Amino acid sequence: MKKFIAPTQINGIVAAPASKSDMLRAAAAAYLTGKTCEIVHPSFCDDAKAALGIVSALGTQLDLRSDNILFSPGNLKPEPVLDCGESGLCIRMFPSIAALRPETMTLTGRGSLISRPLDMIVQPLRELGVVCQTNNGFAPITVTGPLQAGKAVVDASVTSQFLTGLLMALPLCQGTSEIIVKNLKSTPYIAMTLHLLEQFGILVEHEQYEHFLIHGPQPYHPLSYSVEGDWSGAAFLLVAGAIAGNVSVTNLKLDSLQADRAILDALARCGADLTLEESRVSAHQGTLYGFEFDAVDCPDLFPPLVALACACKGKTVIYGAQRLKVKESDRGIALLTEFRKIGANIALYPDRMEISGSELDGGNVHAYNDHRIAMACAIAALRSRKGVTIEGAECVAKSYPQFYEDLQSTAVYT
Ligand SMILES: O=C(O)C1=C[C@@H](OP(=O)(O)O)[C@@H](O)[C@H](O)C1
Ligand SMILES: C=C(OP(=O)(O)O)C(=O)O
Repeated sequence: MKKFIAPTQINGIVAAPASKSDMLRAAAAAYLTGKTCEIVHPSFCDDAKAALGIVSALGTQLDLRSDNILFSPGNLKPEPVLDCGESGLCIRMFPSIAALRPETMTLTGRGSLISRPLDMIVQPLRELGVVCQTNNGFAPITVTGPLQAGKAVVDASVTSQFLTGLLMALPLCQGTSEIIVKNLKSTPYIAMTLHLLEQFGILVEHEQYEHFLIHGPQPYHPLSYSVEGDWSGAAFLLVAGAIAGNVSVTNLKLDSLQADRAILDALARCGADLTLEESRVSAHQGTLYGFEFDAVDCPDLFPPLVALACACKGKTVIYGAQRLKVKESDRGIALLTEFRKIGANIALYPDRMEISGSELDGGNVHAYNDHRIAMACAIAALRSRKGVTIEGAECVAKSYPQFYEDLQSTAVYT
């Protein structure tokens, strides 16, 4: 699908969509309770649908309604294949969870997921008693449990997502596990996992996110879990407000542990005019200045920050470009190529991106089947001379199916 975003001023109020990261963790946790559980304000983005498909294939009965989902344990045997769609979190979080069962299961995926690395999963799972095989470090990945408590070393330099899965599965094993984590990146995502576990009644001890002690068995307590609003999706809307008008985003937890809440810091650094009220953040257009920002631990902020930097006077440096290679696209290259097409002055280095603010001309871009590239190009279009046509625009459904409608609802036509 091609989508044209016209240059326009915006003014409006948008409710942040449900957080994909929180939703996927909640779906896994609801399954792990083994009891009847509810998720309120769920996400039905593509990655959430993949997670729901997996817990259903693992034997959970789901009662899907528009504003809640009821999970109840089924007595069926799990299906042998778990389809992760294009979700990195699903294919790295669910192997440990699937391996709690003794049956052999294969986790597969599609599109870019096929070329995203899974090699960090194999050795630790083997150390914990699981028979585990990948296709030369890539999908599909096959596991035969049961996972057993023990000691393992996890390399988290490429992704935190496998550690999330391990921390969710090991509390259900008999005995104490010790996990040594090397070179963790995206640390706030692990803080988020630990916070969710606490809400389900599970305590994990750790020292500086390097040494984790997990006592088991600790049962998950069933509850009615409300999914937080998504700071990652909200980041695009707030940048849109800061560069092209006024936007208020509601349904945001101001003390959220989500990594992308750091958009507030980035917006403050460039001098954006922000108002924070209870569960609502407003961004108003004003003069913006180039800034420096370290996105190593919040890599999903790169795309909205590139759009922001284009509207800032002077030079912006965003660190952490090494974290962009194995996302839904090679995001460093995708941002460089597509933003250059619409007139941005942008350079990519191994560890950073540098952008010199300038008026964008607009034109045609490709989304690389990457939701965050599509959303970044859409908000950059608001301040461009001719507007931007995004090819493959439908990929926003991976995390934020209502994105274009929400953005459109704020447009002010003069
Ligand atoms: O745990 C999560 O929900 C996520 C962790 C991050 O991945 P990495 O840990 O691979 O950086 C992030 O980029 C991804 O969008 C979601
Ligand atoms: C990288 C992302 O997700 P995942 O790794 O879960 O596919 C993302 O949502 O930007």
